Parts: sequence; C-alpha cells; structure tokens
Amino acid sequence: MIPRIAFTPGEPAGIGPELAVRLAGAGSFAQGAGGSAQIVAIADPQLLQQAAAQLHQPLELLPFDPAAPAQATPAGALYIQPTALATPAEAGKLNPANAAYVLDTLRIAAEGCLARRFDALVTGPVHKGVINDAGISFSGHTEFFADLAGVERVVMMLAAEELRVALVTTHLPLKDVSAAITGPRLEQIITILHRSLRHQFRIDAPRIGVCGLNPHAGEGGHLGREEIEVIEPALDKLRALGIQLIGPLPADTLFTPPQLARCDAVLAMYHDQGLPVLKFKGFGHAVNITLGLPFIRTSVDHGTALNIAGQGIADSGSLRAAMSQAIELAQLRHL
Ligand SMILES: NC(=O)C1=CN([C@@H]2O[C@H](COP(=O)(O)OP(=O)(O)OC[C@H]3O[C@@H](n4cnc5c(N)ncnc54)[C@H](O)[C@@H]3O)[C@@H](O)[C@H]2O)C=CC1
Ligand SMILES: NCC(=O)COP(=O)(O)O
Repeated sequence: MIPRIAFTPGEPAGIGPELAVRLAGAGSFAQGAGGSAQIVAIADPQLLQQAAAQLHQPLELLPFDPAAPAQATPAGALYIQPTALATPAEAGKLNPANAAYVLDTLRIAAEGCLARRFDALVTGPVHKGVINDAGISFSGHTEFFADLAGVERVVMMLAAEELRVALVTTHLPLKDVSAAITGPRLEQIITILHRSLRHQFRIDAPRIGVCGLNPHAGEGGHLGREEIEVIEPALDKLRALGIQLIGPLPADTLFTPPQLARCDAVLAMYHDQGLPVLKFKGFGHAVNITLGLPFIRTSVDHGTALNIAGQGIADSGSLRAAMSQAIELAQLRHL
C-alpha cells in the first residue's frame, strides 16, 4: 500500500517552503524508513518554485489527481494541490495578508484526511502570532484540527529517540494552567495517550510517568495542593482500570535517566514543563504527533525560524522524521 500524505509547508515567510524543497530533494519518502508514499503539497506552486530557485535545487511539481491510484513520489518532485497566496511572500517578513492562505492549506488538508482522500497529514511550521494579527483567533494546529474534526480532546505528544513527552495543556498562558488541570481532563488525556501508545505505537502495556504541577510535586501540600486534590485522585481512578501510571513525581525527578527508563512516555502538565527537555534531547529530529484525532497528523519539532528563512541553512531533519512517522503510522493503520 502506498500511503498518500498531505503536506502543508506552513508560514510562507518562514523556512517551510525551503524545507519542502529539501524534502523533495532527499526523496526520503520514496525509499525511506517508512517505505514509499505519495506526498501531496498543499501550497502555492510559485512559492515552492521560488524557494527551489533560492536553493539552486530543481523541483518538479506534479499535478495531483485524487481519483488516480496513489503513486510513489519520485525524488526531486512533489505532487501539488495548488492553493494561491494572497500576496507574494518574502522570506523572513511576516505578512498578515497571507494568514488566510495558511489556514486554507490546513483546512484543505484536514478535510481531505477526514474524507479519506489522504492517509495522513504532515504539517510544517505556522506562525501563530501573524494569524492572530490578521484578526483570526488561532492558538495552534492541534486545537485547530480538533475543532475542525469536532473532537473535544486531543493530545500533543512529541517524540524523539527514547523519549516521548505528552502535554495535559498546550497553548495556554501560564496563569491559566492550574485551573485547566481538572480530573476529567486528566482522565481524557491519559486515556487517549494510553490508547495511542498501545494501538499506534504497539506498546502492549504502556507505562506513563506523570509530572506534578508544583515544585516537588507540591511537597505534601505545602507548595500547592493540585497534586493531592486533583492529580492523585485522577491517577487512582485510571490505575483501577489497569493503566500503569508512575507519579505524580516532581518534574525534575521524573526527567532523570533512572525514572525515564521506567516510562514509555512522560505526561507533563504544561508546554514548557515538558518540551524543553524533549528539545534538549532531540531538537532537529523529533516529531510532534496529535493523538486522538480521527486522522494521522505529525509535524516538525520547530517553528518558522524567520531569522534564517531564505538562507538555505534550515535543517530538514525533523520534517523528514515527521514524514517517516506519518508513513509508518499510515501503513500500520492499514495492516
Ligand atoms: N509546528 C509549528 O507550527 C510550530 C510553530 N511554532 C511557531 O514558530 C514561531 C517562531 O517560534 P520560535 O520560538 O522562534 O521557535 P523556532 O523554532 O522558529 O526558532 C527557534 C530557534 O531555532 C532555530 N531553528 C528552528 N528550526 C530550525 C531548523 N529547522 N533548522 C535550523 N535552525 C532552526 C531558529 O533559527 C531559532 O534560532 C512562533 O510563532 C511559534 O508559535 C513553534 C513551534 C512549532
Ligand atoms: N511547541 C509545539 C507547538 O507549539 C506546535 O503546536 P501545533 O501548532 O502543532 O499545535
């Protein structure tokens, strides 16, 4: 089976367009770890050709026909579903006029996944700020796809070699985190994480390490009571259902090698509790996976990198890893 993968390069002024060209050049999806695939870029063709010219790398854009059987993408090429920019993009210079274009590409890709025209979706980085500057409320792909698919709860998990970190809360101001950590939310998140580790990552009896929220996991209630009042009762309920949970442990204890060796995944309470550790371990080849959606979605571990956009020095390792992971998950789904 040749999976058909939708690919959105993301913010047109960021490194996404040049990473698309690098991805095509590497041809890693034609003969890569995940096997062969048909990659369909949902993007402005001129934008991709402009990036190819900047990199002095040829890029062939092949017309995408959803009615034709999926075919492996040849090295040096991408299939394209053309989507027009509102205005030409300049590397490194954000323009709110193109925010609607970015969201159009995401919507086309996700709707294609929901309609089973695509087997998975790989996203490049978007700039959340410029979309909001355009007057469109947007906090991230994760939340956008959950809304579009009509799913109440999804889980953001980033995976590098030997470390998986999932988050209870995602793009939330720190002052709102405590109130967002509720028993029902923890139960939903851990259930989705557990199910995905079993069925998508083929771990029979996953062990999940859970961070506390407060320093020293609350120090017995002297440094915060969320562990005692919310987290521990939720974990006890889930343990009674047979889920193996370690914690809540202080995050600075859980993220030590002996504790990590006991866990198949770590659940962090908020974005910057878990992701700095993951990025220290695997930045450049880690993959962001949204669990709990009705379709497979993976993404890069980095942002738009405006400071280096257009210079031809952006590392495509994480995009290639995200592509391989999506191909692998799509193939497993069809077994
Ligand atoms: N998957 C996504 O759509 C993500 C989007 N973002 C968004 O990206 C924007 C910029 O975020 P920042 O915090 O500046 O993070 P960033 O990841 O864009 O940049 C941080 C540093 O890493 C470098 N860097 C990032 N990717 C690189 C690559 N592939 N090769 C070489 N160097 C690379 C950058 O040059 C910069 O020095 C924000 O709007 C943020 O929300 C951030 C993370 C993920
Ligand atoms: N730090 C990861 C991140 O912000 C990616 O978010 P999303 O756009 O994939 O939801």
